[in-house]
Amino acid sequence: MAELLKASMATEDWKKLILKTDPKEDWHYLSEGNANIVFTCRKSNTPLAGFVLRLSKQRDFKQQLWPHDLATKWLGKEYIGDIVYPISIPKEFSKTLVETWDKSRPTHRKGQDECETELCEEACLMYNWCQLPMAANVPTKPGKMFTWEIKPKNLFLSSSPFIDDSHIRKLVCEFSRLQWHKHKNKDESICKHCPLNLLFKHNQDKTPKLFLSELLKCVGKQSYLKVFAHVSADSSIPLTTLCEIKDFEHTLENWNVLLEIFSDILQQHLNLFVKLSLLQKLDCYDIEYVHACYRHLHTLQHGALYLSQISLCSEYSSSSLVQSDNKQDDANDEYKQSQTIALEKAYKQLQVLEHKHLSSNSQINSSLSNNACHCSKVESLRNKTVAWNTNVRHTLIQQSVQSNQPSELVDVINQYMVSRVFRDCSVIVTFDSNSFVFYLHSKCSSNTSSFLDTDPKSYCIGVIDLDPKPAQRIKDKWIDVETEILDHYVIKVLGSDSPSNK
Ligand SMILES: O=P(O)(O)O[C@@H]1[C@@H](OP(=O)(O)O)[C@H](OP(=O)(O)O)[C@H](O)[C@H](OP(=O)(O)O)[C@H]1OP(=O)(O)O
Ligand SMILES: Nc1ncnc2c1ncn2[C@@H]1O[C@H](COP(=O)(O)OP(=O)(O)OP(=O)(O)O)[C@@H](O)[C@H]1O
Repeated sequence: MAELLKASMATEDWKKLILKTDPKEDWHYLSEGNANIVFTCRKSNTPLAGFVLRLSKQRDFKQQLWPHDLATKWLGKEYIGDIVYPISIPKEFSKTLVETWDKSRPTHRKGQDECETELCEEACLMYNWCQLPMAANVPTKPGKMFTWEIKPKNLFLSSSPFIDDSHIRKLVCEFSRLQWHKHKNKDESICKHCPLNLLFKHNQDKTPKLFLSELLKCVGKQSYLKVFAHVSADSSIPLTTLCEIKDFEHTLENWNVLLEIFSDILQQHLNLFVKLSLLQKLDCYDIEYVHACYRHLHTLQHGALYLSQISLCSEYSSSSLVQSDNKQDDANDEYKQSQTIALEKAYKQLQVLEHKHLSSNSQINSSLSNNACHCSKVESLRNKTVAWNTNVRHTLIQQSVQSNQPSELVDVINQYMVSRVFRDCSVIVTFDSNSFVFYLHSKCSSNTSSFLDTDPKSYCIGVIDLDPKPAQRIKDKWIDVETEILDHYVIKVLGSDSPSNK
């Protein structure tokens, strides 16, 4: 019944359904990041149970759905799920919701601002990956269900033609470099494992399990891995709520078995990670070149117009370039059209990348192994004087930027912006550990890996957090971070002089 209702419901009906609930009683705080707070509905027998309510902390935020659409087209709907947007939620409702759960919120996620509880009025409902597909609206058994979440950041090495092959950016993945940069003063939480290893299938040393056990050391300190247990909130009610576990090695019985299950599920879906890595590889030219394109567009006579075609850009969205209402509508149409074009172009580029990938090697894994990251062999790079000629690189970049048409520069920036979305997304898995007991017992004696294929009801896997980033971050954050990383990494980790002086 709930499923039927769902299919035919308009955004306004969803809103009515939300407003019929009691913000103090009917919702449960699930989790949050920098930009969004997420709640699940505690009521069963409502279509809301199939979704999470995601409230944006940016007050004037307008969700752009094209990264979501691109992901659906490229990865498949089964990994992305439905979204209902925009749903306008009265400020009072979301304020009560957030205040009710104030104690559950981590301090570092709360804003400094007194008015932080005033969230953006446009909220969205997203497919709830904390439930099994067949179990929507059916209470789950506490103690046996778990939701694990992993951020597969930076699954690629730079391939920019402007960077020498011996450059650190082509040898050591950005994940490792970023770790050293962000956690340089608190070494205990550095994760010394490379996410690229998630892409290897056959090499026993590089299974997801190894990657996960490294990530586990950072649980609670970093947000690359989250684990939630489905617990019973009240023994008289057959409903479960989710409880994030920070120290699960000590809290959970059989955590080793759970790790095994999660790692086996990831192993079954390595192709999802390969596809995500290609989305991330849309960063074909690296931040230095993208920053140069962005700066160059600013200097052009009609620069603002070109910049407004960056479909993830808020600084220059078309609406800010026109005055009258009619023109505003035209501009919005143009903006939407530029998003569609950007999506098509990104999709075509993905097909080219995939073809390159597959044609160079029939085996995706062997092609990746040629491209392996050197982060675990930092010792061998230490004290090697690598003559990266920064001046030559900058000259080449400037020449290329000036010889390209503005529309080509817009395409480069657009694709970079998409790659940033997928470099920051998360893969979320919910499983019923009961269903895996037989599988784990018999794993050693026979080849039962097909169990995961034949019984998909025992787990689900999806991709979340596909919000676009504002293009201003190119100049306000990413270029500076990269420069700092290079200097820090080279001096502190490799122990040689900063190559940026060479
Ligand atoms: O800068 P990074 O690579 O550390 O990524 C930020 C993430 O840090 P992480 O390293 O994953 O812990 C950061 O994640 P956390 O808040 O640390 O969980 C955000 O995802 C941030 O994006 P936004 O500001 O929410 O749009 C992310 O910022 P963007 O770089 O994607 O803009
Ligand atoms: N569709 C979903 N189903 C289940 N849980 C979800 C869903 N979307 C988000 N969550 C939970 O809420 C948390 C915060 O959501 P999300 O990552 O989208 O926030 P964010 O502010 O955009 O994060 P970041 O700081 O990484 O940008 C997630 O880490 C996840 O635990």
